[in-house]
Amino acid sequence: MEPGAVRAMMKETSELLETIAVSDVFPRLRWVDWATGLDARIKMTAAKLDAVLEGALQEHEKGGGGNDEEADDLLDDLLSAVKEGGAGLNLDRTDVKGLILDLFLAGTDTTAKTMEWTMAGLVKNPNEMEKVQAEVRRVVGPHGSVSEERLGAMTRLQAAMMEALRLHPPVPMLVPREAIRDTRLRGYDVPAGTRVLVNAWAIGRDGESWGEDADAFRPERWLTRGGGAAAGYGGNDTRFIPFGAGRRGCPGVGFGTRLAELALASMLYHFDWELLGGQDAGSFEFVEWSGLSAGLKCPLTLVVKPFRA
Ligand code: HEM
Repeated sequence: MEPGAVRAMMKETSELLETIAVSDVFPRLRWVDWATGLDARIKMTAAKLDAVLEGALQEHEKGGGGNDEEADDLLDDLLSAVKEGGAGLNLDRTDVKGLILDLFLAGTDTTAKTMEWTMAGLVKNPNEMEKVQAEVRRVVGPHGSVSEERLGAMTRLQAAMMEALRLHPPVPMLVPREAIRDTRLRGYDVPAGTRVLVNAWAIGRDGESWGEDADAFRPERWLTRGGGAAAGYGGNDTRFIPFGAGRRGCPGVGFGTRLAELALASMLYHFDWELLGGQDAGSFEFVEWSGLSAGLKCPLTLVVKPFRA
């Protein structure tokens, strides 16, 4: 699969997902989406998506997935599950396309934004950056390389990432829910069938839950006295739900957080980072931008210097 094709596919699909359809807000005005051409655009993008995914499937089926020398990848495994069944799976090619699309749409931008906001928080707070880098370099040792097994000991890094996710959850409004029965919540009546949006962004900045400095990037708040990160991502603490909660909570939480921690730890171990042109970190403002996943208005551009122990 051409990298350019995947990027174009992601861009078009993200743009569509960010578009507010009139029928989403006023279901009876379904015809407006047809009249404005939105329906046609959706159909066209779906056909393009299918063509890119079909191409990837065929390449792998022919054994030309570009990694003949390497071990099978996820797509190879899914395709053999289609062919051979097993493990109680009853997958067809359409299921495989859906799964791959899910991974791309739900897993790439969100993980990248998590890393970007963590780096932004650390660059803007050089003291925190120093502490996290000291920890990563101590855990890895002078001439090592970062590995997954060592991440558990990097509690300051975990705390910095949690703090970034508290302040800038990449999916700020989670996935919409629908009330399945008439409900009364904190004095509000929510009739059955109402679409309910949960604002994880606002919950993460609520002064009652997080104190007066709720808007400040302060990773310390996640560290217990023993030095470990105090809360998990499971959604049990309803003040912190960047991965949602309950049955429809993010199934990629373990994979996404490990991946982001691993990449961040490597970046922080091997390099030192600062703002362009010696800009003052304290007065530098990072502005949020809405989108399919909430990121920085201007991409984070940093100067990188190799670190030698
Ligand atoms: C740090 C990165 C990530 C963040 C912040 C994130 C966040 C979220 C959130 C907030 C939801 C909605 C949960 C809810 O409404 O309760 C969600 C759903 C989902 N996520 Fe993630 N996610 C991340 C990474 C991933 C990865 C790496 C994958 C796949 C490998 C993934 C796959 C999914 C899927 C498939 C859903 C839909 C689940 C459903 O509707 O049942 N996510 N994610």
